[in-house]
Order: sequence, then C-alpha cells, then structure tokens
Amino acid sequence: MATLDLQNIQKSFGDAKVLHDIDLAIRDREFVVFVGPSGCGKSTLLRIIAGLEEATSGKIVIDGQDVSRDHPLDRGISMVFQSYALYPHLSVFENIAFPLRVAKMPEPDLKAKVARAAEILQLTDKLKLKPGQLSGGQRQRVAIGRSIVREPRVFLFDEPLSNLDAALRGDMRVELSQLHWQLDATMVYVTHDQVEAMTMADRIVVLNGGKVEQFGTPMELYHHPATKFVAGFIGQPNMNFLPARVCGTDTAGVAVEVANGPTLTLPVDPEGLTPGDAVEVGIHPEDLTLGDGGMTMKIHVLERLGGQSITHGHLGGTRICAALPGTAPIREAEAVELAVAPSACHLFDARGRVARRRDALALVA
Ligand SMILES: Nc1ncnc2c1ncn2[C@@H]1O[C@H](COP(=O)(O)OP(=O)(O)OP(=O)(O)O)[C@@H](O)[C@H]1O
Repeated sequence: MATLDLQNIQKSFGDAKVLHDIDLAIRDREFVVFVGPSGCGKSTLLRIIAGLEEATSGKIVIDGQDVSRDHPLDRGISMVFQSYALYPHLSVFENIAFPLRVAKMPEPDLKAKVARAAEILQLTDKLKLKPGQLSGGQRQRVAIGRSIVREPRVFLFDEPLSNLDAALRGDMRVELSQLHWQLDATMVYVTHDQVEAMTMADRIVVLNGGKVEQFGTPMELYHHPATKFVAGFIGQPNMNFLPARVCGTDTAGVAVEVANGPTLTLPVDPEGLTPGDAVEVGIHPEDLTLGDGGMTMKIHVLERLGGQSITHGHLGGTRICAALPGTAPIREAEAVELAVAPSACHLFDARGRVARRRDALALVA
C-alpha cells in the first residue's frame, strides 16, 4: 500500500476557483474521509487524485513519486463511484474480472483473484448473476470487487453509499470498515454524511468552500473543532450555538454571559478576546443535563428514541437541542432547567474561530 501526498493543489474552472492550496499528507494504510457540504470541492479533489481531472497547479505524490502527469491507469489507483458503473450485460464474475481481462491476465490467475475478491465481499454465490438481479448493496460490492482485483496502491470512493437506503447504508458502513481492516489499504472516501465520516475514518478532512477547515481524527474534530463550521458539521444532533458576551478574562479563562442563560467561566485561552465582545458558546446536545444551571428551555418537540430523549426547544429566542436520558421526566410544551459543565463548552469569536481549550493546550504540551 502507499502514502498519498497532496501538495498545494489548486483548481479553477474558468474564473471560478474551487480548490485553494490543498496540502494533505495521508499515511500508509490510513482511511481518510473528505467531508463537507455540497459544492465544497470534495469530488473534484478526488477526481484530481484519480487523474480524471487535472489540477490547475500542485502535485499528487504517491509513495514519494510524483504521479501528477501520469495517466489514471498508471497511478496505481482505483475508484469506486456512486453510480456503481457496472456493465449490465456481463455477469458479476466478468464485471469483477474486467480490469484483469483488459490487462490480459492469464485465466488461472484471473480466476483466483476474482474468487478471492468475491469471498471477501460475500459474492461467491452471485458470480453467475447479472447486475440487474442484485440488490443495490450487492451491486456496490461488485463495484468494490472490481477495485480490489486491481490491487491498487490507493482506493478512492466517491459517495459509494448514497444510492442505498438508510438501513443498508448502516450495514455497508460496517462492511467497508471491515474491508479496510482486511485489505490493510490506503483509502480515501468522499461523503457529505458526517455519520459516515465519524464512523469510518481514521482521520477526516473537513472541506469548506474549497479549503481545508480541519484535518484530524473524529474525536479531535468532535472535542476540539478548530472553527464554528467544523463544530456545526460534526456530531449528531448538531452542536448548539448560544449567543453570549465576554464579561471578563483572567488566568482561569474567559467569563461569558450567555443570553437568557448563566454566566460561565470557560477554561479557554483568552487571546484576542476582550470584555464586551460578542461570542458564541458551543455546546453538544449530549453535554446538556437536567439541573439548575441557569438555562430554562421551553420544550417544543420531544423525540423519544428509547435510550435517549432528543429535546428541541428555545432558550429565550435561541433554538436549543438537548440529548437527555430516555427516562428524563420531561414533556412537550413544558419548561425544563438545564445545566452544562464549563469544561464541556466551546467558545467561538465573531468570525467563527475557536478559543483554544485549556485541555487542548495541555494535550499539545
Ligand atoms: N466540470 C466543471 N465545470 C465547471 N465547474 C465545475 C465542474 N465540476 C465541478 N465544478 C464546480 O466546482 C465546485 C465543486 O464541485 P464538486 O463536485 O467537487 O463539489 P462536491 O463537494 O463534491 O459537491 P457534491 O457533494 O454536491 O457532489 C462546484 O461549485 C461545482 O459547480
């Protein structure tokens, strides 16, 4: 398998610049997910790695070798598309074998490789069928099988699960993670679904407007988002953002007065913040608890999921969501008192930049 370095990748379509200075070092055998909203440039970046699109400037380096000018077939890369791209008139066997036939591989080797891929993907009893006789998930597995037999240095996946229903997506997520583990391969995966990113990635690249907002492990992004954009994108339900004002800074951190809420001293780096500044306090719904913490939430909608009660409502004029225990004694249209530990709060300035948390500073040190 291989390392993959993207060096200063830029891409413009006419006057429209869609990728800005992308610099990423992807490690050998890493599963990296590109995530971001529609139009942020995820697929374009993947297509540039595959060689299906040319970068305006920058380099693609695989295992230390610059492949930017190489033909897609010579890069040692294999790509799985959302649309499966199977040949409907060919059997599952022939679809998987296709790249090997093109490479004129001797029949015994070809059969062994297809059999191995089919075994990994649990398609052994489907090899004689045509794609039209398979479910969506099975078709996607055939497309993955066609990738596996090529033994690429890097696997690329472009939203491979988006045509599947929710239950099947969940199953395929687990299968793909297992596949990564079995093949011990370097994989780059594009999705707009943060749950896919969180559950499958070793590291996630959050893209926004053609720029990398943050590159880190799922837990780094969840606990230490670099920006409000990342914080709002990672975690389900989404993070709450409560308007607040800085009322003091000292060695303990930054004191903020939350609108219609408590005054909290957050253990964050006060750099760049002064009393009177408008800020936002970010709180994951699961960090809110029942208790007298100075936040009175008027409940509008209650979603009882069994283990959890996802509670939607307002704190003054601000929408807020709390993920409370399933047994929480709460009802729609009532008010409930909420609390949060200051150490669980994130602080964002008016430009959406995070104030570094003391625990992050400790981690770095
Ligand atoms: N061939 C093209 N010509 C002109 N503009 C393009 C072309 N391909 C992509 N773009 C533009 O580049 C930007 C990034 O597109 P891209 O498909 O990479 O986004 P994405 O993050 O993958 O979005 P989605 O999740 O909707 O697929 C978009 O603004 C898109 O309109």
